[in-house]
Amino acid sequence: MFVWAMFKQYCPYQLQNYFEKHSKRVFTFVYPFIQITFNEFTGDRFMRSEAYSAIENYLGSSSSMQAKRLKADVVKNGSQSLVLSMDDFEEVTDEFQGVKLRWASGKHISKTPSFSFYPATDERMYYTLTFHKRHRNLILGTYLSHVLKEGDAIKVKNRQRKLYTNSGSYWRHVVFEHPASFETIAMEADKKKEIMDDLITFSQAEEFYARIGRAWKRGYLLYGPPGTGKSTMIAAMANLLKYDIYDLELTSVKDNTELRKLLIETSSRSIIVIEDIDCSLDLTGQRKKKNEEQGRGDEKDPKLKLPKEETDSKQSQVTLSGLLNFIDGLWSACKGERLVVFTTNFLEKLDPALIRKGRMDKHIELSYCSFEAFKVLAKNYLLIESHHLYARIQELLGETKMTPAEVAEHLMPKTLPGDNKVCLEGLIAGLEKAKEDARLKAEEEAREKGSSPEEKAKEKGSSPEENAKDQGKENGFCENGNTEMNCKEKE
Ligand SMILES: Nc1ncnc2c1ncn2[C@@H]1O[C@H](COP(=O)(O)OP(=O)(O)OP(=O)(O)O)[C@@H](O)[C@H]1O
Ligand SMILES: [Mg+2]
Repeated sequence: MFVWAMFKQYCPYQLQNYFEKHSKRVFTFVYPFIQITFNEFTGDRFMRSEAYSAIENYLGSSSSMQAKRLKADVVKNGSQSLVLSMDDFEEVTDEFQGVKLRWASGKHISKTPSFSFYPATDERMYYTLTFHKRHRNLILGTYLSHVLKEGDAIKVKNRQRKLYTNSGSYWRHVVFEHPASFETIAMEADKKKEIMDDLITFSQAEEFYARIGRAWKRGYLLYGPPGTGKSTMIAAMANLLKYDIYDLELTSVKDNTELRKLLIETSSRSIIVIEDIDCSLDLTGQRKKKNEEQGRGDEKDPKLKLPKEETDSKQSQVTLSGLLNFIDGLWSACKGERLVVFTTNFLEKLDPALIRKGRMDKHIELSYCSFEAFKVLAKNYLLIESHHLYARIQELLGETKMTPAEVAEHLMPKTLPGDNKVCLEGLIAGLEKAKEDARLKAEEEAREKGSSPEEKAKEKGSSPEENAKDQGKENGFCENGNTEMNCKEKE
């Protein structure tokens, strides 16, 4: 030490530098290990390094087994769970393909604290990875990408998912804890399976999309009458894939610039939802108000929507072409996967440019309740698979239209514990009333056209009931309550 101090005092500056540089080289030459540092923050002080968080997640389980000092945090993901990571200046070992490695945690503490929005965070954490230099290729190649991938997967599993809504050009979020799942959605089993397979295939197709040079995104258009489960299906999609939801309220977006900002801020592994697209945009980009147009109140989930005044008070200039441009081009530059889901009650009102294949990759019709869908609801609500009243319900569902939301309402127990028979009889009464209403409506329409169903029946030599069925077909519904399109597909 004394010699080095004397040397520093009397030796010229250039010579000191020369010695320092060469002594480091000699040390590196003799020292057989390689060390890599992963800082918590890189460059921008406010952006946490993705690599650092992936490593933190990856080391979670080995930390809890090996480290003597741990840090604990609680993550809410459906239920609360405890996440452990190693404390500062702890060390754990890892093994990969027979090679031993050492991970250590540390922190730099700034001695001259500068101005910060986060006064208590003048510490910068880091991890260092140490391994023998003969394993350089294995570690830098395979091992590190394995760590990042595993870490990301653990993050997805543990993370608290969010439901974002936009207030003008800003997203705000609440924790997303919707209980919907594909299991509880009332729908034909093969159709349900097809949708689930499509979603899972998409979520695993990163390499495929990279190979064909397309952005990793997929568009879904959900259409059908109110109360057929479009919003419920979006929640089930998010739960299946463990994605966040961005519920984009176009009516509160000022112009295309704001829209661009909002879309660019969405994170990967997310579903961007634009509900009632027919009411949000028309061809010229001018706004139509759904309530004015249809003369009905807002039936949407109030949690997902902005207050009415807030949306009404703003004039938006978002255009269809702007929306399409962003959906097509914008995310090509962004990492990660995104689903875009549009919903509408009126497919025929949409601009063909919006729904052409390639833009909306999959069109899903959610329709009136079929007998198969009813059985799913009965299983969910009443915990039964069969009942002697099922035969009558099947018959009525074939003759009249009722949405799954209405059927579910009848199956809701009126007292606790509920009485299944009472619920099913209530549903039968509801279906009979719906059938009668439809018959009266058909009669009235026929009268307006000039001849009554009885007269028509006489002309045809058939009964008024058969005529009512014909009326159903004219309205686009087959005998089993499915839409014409579905029936044709089945044929
Ligand atoms: N297919 C379905 N399976 C299970 N439940 C359903 C289904 N359709 C509707 N429901 C029930 O009805 C309620 C309303 O459904 P939902 O909000 O998903 O309908 P929607 O199609 O989005 O209607 P809208 O067009 O008015 O937005 C839900 O809370 C759900 O409980
Ligand atoms: Mg909805």
